[in-house]
Amino acid sequence: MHNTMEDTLLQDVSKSLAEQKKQLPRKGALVLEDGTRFEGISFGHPESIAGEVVFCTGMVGYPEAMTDASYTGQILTMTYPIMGNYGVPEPSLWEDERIRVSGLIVSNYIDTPSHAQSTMSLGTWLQREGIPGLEIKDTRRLTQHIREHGTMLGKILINDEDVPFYDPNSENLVARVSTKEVMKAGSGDTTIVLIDCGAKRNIERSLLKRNVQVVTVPWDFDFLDPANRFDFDGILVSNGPGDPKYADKTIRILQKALASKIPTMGICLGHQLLALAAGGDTYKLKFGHRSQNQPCIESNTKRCYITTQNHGFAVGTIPEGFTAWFTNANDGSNEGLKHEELPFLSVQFHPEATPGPEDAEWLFDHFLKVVREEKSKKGA
Ligand SMILES: NC(=O)CC[C@H](N)C(=O)O
Repeated sequence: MHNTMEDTLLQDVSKSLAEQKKQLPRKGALVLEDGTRFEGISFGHPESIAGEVVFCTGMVGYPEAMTDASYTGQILTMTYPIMGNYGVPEPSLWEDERIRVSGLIVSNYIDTPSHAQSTMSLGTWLQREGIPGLEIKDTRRLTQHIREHGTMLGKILINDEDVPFYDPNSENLVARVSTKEVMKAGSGDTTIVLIDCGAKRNIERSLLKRNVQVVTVPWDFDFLDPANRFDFDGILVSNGPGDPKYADKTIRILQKALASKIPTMGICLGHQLLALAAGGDTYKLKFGHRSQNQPCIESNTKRCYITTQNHGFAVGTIPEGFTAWFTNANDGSNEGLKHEELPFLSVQFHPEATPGPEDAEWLFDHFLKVVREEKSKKGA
């Protein structure tokens, strides 16, 4: 059998119709658990998804934020009205090997990026990684709604295909995103164990450029057990997703570290875990802190640092023996802890930045100074 000219013509027409259909903007909607609905246009992967809807007021840094594993299970709303304009840089500049947000909500999506480092458009990236993206225009109304009623569950529906609501704070997300194996990187005069609860890459990069060997371990790897023990000088507990109370195994390992007086620093989730390990408590904030301009006041100098943040929980009860090191100048919530005598310290914000200001990067130097002092005391 051979194709007639008509067959070929018909095939061409239906092929071009299918192509056109693929390129047509797909209808989508964001539906919140209280029934509030925002109509939109899909520019990412065309599949419905559910999660916790949060907002970030950072003006830039969507590639870094989207690859931050602390956003696992969350639908991220970027409030800055233009997104996608500078495209997506190469993977070495991401904070993890893939996109970690469950979905992305923007006001105006720019599909024609312009930047020397751009390798693809934001929409292409979302499509390749299977993550939905929705342009809803009125991100301002959405943000005001969340600020007034608190963070809530929601779902991005593409072409009205329904999915059930999903609460990421109802499971142990740290176990899902943490490394599965022990990894060594760098070399230097000091060895730091990085407990990976979903660590942003710039934490390791920040250590490596300071003459440090980094041993990254899974969230539940008990490196203090004599059977697993190796030589190291200090512990850094990373950021990570979800309710800190699910990371019970990390809390137990930290309790042992505190009892052995090992120099320890916590960042974000790590700060919350250190507080829980030391007998403090955490609670859920109404709508969290997600931006690159959170003002934090240091308790001794009263200096205010402009910091990057991405968290929904906070330390409420300060553990015995610790003092509040930093306080949020906007709402007075705790932003850091310091033990009065022992080498334990932690911050709720991100000294590694990416995205955001590097004002707090000195905290890595401060921690390593503490670690090296303790090491020389031991050697003396
Ligand atoms: N960035 C983080 O480490 C976030 C910590 C925790 N999941 C919270 O939302 O508070």
